[in-house]
Amino acid sequence: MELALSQVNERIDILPEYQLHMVLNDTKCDPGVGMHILYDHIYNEPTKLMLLGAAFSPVSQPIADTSKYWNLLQVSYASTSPVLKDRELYPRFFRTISSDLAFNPARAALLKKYGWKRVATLHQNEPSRIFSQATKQLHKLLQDVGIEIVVGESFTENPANQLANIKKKDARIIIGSFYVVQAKHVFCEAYKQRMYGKRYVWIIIGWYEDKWWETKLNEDHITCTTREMGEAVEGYLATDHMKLNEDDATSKHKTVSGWTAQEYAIKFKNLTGIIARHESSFAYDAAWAIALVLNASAQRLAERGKALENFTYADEEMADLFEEIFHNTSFLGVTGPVSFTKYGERVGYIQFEQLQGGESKRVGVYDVTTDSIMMNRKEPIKWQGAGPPSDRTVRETELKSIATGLFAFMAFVAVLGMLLGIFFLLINFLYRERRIIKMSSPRLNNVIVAGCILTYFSVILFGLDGGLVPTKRYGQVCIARAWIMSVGFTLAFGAMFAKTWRVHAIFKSITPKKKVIRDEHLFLIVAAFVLLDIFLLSLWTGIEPMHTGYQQLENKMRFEDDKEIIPVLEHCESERLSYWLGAVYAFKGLLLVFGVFLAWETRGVTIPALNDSRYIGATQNICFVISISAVILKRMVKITSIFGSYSFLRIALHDIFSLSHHLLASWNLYIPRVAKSKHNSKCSSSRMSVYNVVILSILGVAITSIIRDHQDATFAITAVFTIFCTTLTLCFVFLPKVTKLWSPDGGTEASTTRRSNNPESLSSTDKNAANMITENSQLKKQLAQREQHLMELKRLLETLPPESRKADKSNSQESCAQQFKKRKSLVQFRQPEPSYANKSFEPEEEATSKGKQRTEGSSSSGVEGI
Ligand SMILES: NCCCC(=O)O
Repeated sequence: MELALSQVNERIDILPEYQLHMVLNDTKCDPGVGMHILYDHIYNEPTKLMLLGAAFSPVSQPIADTSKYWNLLQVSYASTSPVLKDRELYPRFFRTISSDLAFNPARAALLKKYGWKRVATLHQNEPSRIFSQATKQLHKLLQDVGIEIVVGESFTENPANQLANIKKKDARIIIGSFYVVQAKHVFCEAYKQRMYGKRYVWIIIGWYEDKWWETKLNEDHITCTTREMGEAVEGYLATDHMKLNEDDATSKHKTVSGWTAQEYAIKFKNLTGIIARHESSFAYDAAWAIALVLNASAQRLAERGKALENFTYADEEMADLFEEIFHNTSFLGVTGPVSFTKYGERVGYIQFEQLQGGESKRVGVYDVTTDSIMMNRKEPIKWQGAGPPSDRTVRETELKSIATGLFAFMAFVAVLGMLLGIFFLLINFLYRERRIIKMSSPRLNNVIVAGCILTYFSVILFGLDGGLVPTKRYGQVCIARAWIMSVGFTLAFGAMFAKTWRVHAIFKSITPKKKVIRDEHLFLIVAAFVLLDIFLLSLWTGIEPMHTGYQQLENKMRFEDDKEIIPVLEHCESERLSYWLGAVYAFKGLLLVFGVFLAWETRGVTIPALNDSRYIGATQNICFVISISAVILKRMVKITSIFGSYSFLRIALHDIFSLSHHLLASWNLYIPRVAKSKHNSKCSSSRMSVYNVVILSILGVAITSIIRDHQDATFAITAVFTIFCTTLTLCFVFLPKVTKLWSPDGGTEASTTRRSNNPESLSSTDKNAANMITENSQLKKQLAQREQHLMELKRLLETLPPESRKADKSNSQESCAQQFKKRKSLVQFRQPEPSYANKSFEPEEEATSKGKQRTEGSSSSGVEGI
């Protein structure tokens, strides 16, 4: 201002007869101080013609509101509050700086340029309403051009909650309007809430002083360090009034002072030592504006016979003249062309600045006449990411598929399993004439193998997910899985069930009148099960076929290149899936429950030709079920807290390991029994398989339903359980036979005795077993009669006098011994009964020990006492 006035006073064409003087005062940005200074001037000589200032809108507003009553014109060089354009309140207020409203079209143009459609606004609540007014108008403008205001927040002191809400609403472009102290609070909070960097764009006001973010931090109670503040503010964009017309074409032109803008900048730098990129340029232009208005007024007043020095605070006419001339004044200032609207507003340029490496760079200029932005090619905007960030979080889904290595390994093991099945089929075929095979219903065993091969194949289907098959084909894979797994299970388990049922039918629930259950009957049972399966699956596939479903794993979301990556799992989906699964599970479940029931019921069957394990296997399995159930329950509780964590995989693997350990323990206990038995079983092996299928099916379904989110773990557990269970079934049924076949007797003993007249060896065995039951029952009756007789004899003995009792004692004991001998010989006589197919059932000692076990363990056994 001093520079401008010194130039004016030197010029002979401007106010030639006057010297312009300025009385400087500091309002200290305090409205009270400002008002005090105003009254000081009014009530003290000399009479002032005009007011120049203030800078701070909260000071300018009350002064402008009061000075109008003393007919004083006021020209501010820095007050940008939109409120000051209210001509009712501030009729004699002018400014050489645009109001903050001028930023709004520029901001809208910037948003349009980068395609940002969602923004948030954050402004400081301030009594002078400087920011609320501008923000209100901005909202309206943005809505008119189709830009969504996601959230509009305001704050007074601490902006933490407002920033949290903006972050929660996923707004990434934030337009901020606040004074510099609050700006420090905002960016400190942005640092704490990580709302800066390449994912965010802050568009704030550019009229803060240089390095504002690192000065007076303690004084302003900022709890961030200079480094943190520097990190948070880096890259912000700002709108500002163009403070020096350096790049415009007119910048080469001489301004009203006779200097170009660049010459002014040099003079200013020489005079003050600082770069003229702040509001001093507007003050320079404001001083020139006042001089020009007074110069024009002096001429107009001369026409009316008046002079400037005639002005009094009561001279409304002269004040009106000043105002009129102000509206008509236009000149080229160092800030660009200067003119005033009917609201006393400066029509000026708006520039975009960006903080690059701690330096504010002018990156573009908004041209209000064309509503366009001219970017600065020399100093373009530098984005912290690959380009302008998105106005919202870009969500991308990532299809999670089973690890190729895991699938390849499981598929390899499944193929090995299928080969094992084929091997057992070959054994069944090649050794079909051997008794050990013939006695074991080989055709039903073939059905078991067929079921097992299908089940192995289903493991491969379970591994075919989005990584290996196109999404549109995934539904077909789902249907194939259901069919193959279901039918395979029914074939294998149905055949085992049927065989167990036959044992039960023979030994548990029939009268001594024996009936013959042939393999054909068992085939019918299996066929009925399979037909029921086909019926259910056909209904499902026909009415509501399975298709691809997707499960978004929100808890595993991660950020990558400014994008939110959400893992997605493909899964099989169907309308009313739970009902269909319920129907299938109910059917299989009933089959499993009955299978277990029959296996348990017949655990005491001790016909060597029919049995080889029972107790130990059954007991082990029950213990196993209980212990594993406990493990699962325990894990279920843990899983809820560790869900989503990779440690789960470790725990799942640990469970698989302990499960395998238990199963191997069971297996180790079965095998010696199987190997010890002289005669392979065709039923007990089925029972063991029944138990294991039940256990592993329940465990498999339970565990995999808990860990559905972990595609690798789910597949691994499904595959391991299926392969393990299927392999166990095959091994239980076939390994003992293979062992026997390749033993020295080759499983051929006594085979020839039954071969010619009864190819259905099981039926003849049934007959033998039935005969044994009848005979055993008769023997027990005889024993009971004799026991009763013995008791009667004892009672008689006790009624005799002591002498005769002593004499008779040896006779009595002899009689008991004789009776026992007779009874024993009767048993020994019965054992080598020629009607038995197998003449070498069990050594006497073993039979006796087994009889003891039976008495303790199962009194209901139909063959107890044999
Ligand atoms: N140019 C900074 C002052 C802003 C205002 O209070 O109007």
